[in-house]
Amino acid sequence: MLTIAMPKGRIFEEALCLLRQAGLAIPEEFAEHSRKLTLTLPEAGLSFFLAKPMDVPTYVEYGVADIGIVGKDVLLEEERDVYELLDLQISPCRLSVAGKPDWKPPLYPRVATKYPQVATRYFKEQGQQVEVIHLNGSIELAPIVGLADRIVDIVSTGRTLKENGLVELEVIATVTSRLIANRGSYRMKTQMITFLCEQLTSVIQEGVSV
Ligand SMILES: Nc1ncnc2c1ncn2[C@@H]1O[C@H](COP(=O)(O)OP(=O)(O)OP(=O)(O)O)[C@@H](O)[C@H]1O
Ligand SMILES: O=P(O)(O)OC[C@H]1O[C@H](OP(=O)(O)OP(=O)(O)O)[C@H](O)[C@@H]1O
Repeated sequence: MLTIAMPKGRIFEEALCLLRQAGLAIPEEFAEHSRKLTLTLPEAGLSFFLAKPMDVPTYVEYGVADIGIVGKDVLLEEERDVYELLDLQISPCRLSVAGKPDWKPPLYPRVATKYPQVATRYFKEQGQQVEVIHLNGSIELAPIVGLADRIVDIVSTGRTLKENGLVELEVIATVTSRLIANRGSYRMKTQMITFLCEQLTSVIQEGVSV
């Protein structure tokens, strides 16, 4: 049995589509709008569950899921002890520093973010002392209302920044979704996992739009 942790939300549909194209017969009942969080397909030797994206690496590190699909942003933030097997090239975006265009931050700026580890590491590498403020969403609000001088957040189309009068200042990392594996599972279920990776690689290389 291979257990797969799927991320709820934005990535889910694209990831599901990719897995189906790679040959996994996942029935329509496994849908995000359903309240059911698990699906087991005994005849296919597959089991799925739906987790919050930030939690996927945790389930995989602890081995309750053999493999999982998650954004690189989450891997950078969580730094879990898992193998990163494949860049699935779906759900592209970037993790960036943004702020008001005309704002000169103080010597010790405040940075609001959903990604405190990424932000702390990034500014440390830049030799810049900052105070990182951890928020859970609507990060763009922080500089507008004066909570922070800068934000570190996901930028995709740039629409949210634009509509809030903010600009992207530096790109910290480009982000796509990744296939990750538990270290023990990868050893014990090498054949199954390698086969899936090969199938996924063919789908990705064929450039099938998902
Ligand atoms: N515009 C975007 N905003 C946020 N995440 C994006 C975007 N585009 C792609 N992604 C990817 O989707 C993942 C987040 O998905 P989603 O927003 O559904 O989860 P979430 O952050 O837990 O959402 P929420 O907490 O708002 O429910 C990110 O980890 C990232 O890899
Ligand atoms: O560049 P864009 O295409 O506008 O996308 C980026 C926005 O999308 C995400 O927010 P989300 O919708 O997940 O809401 P949240 O801020 O509450 O997490 C992200 O945090 C940005 O705010």
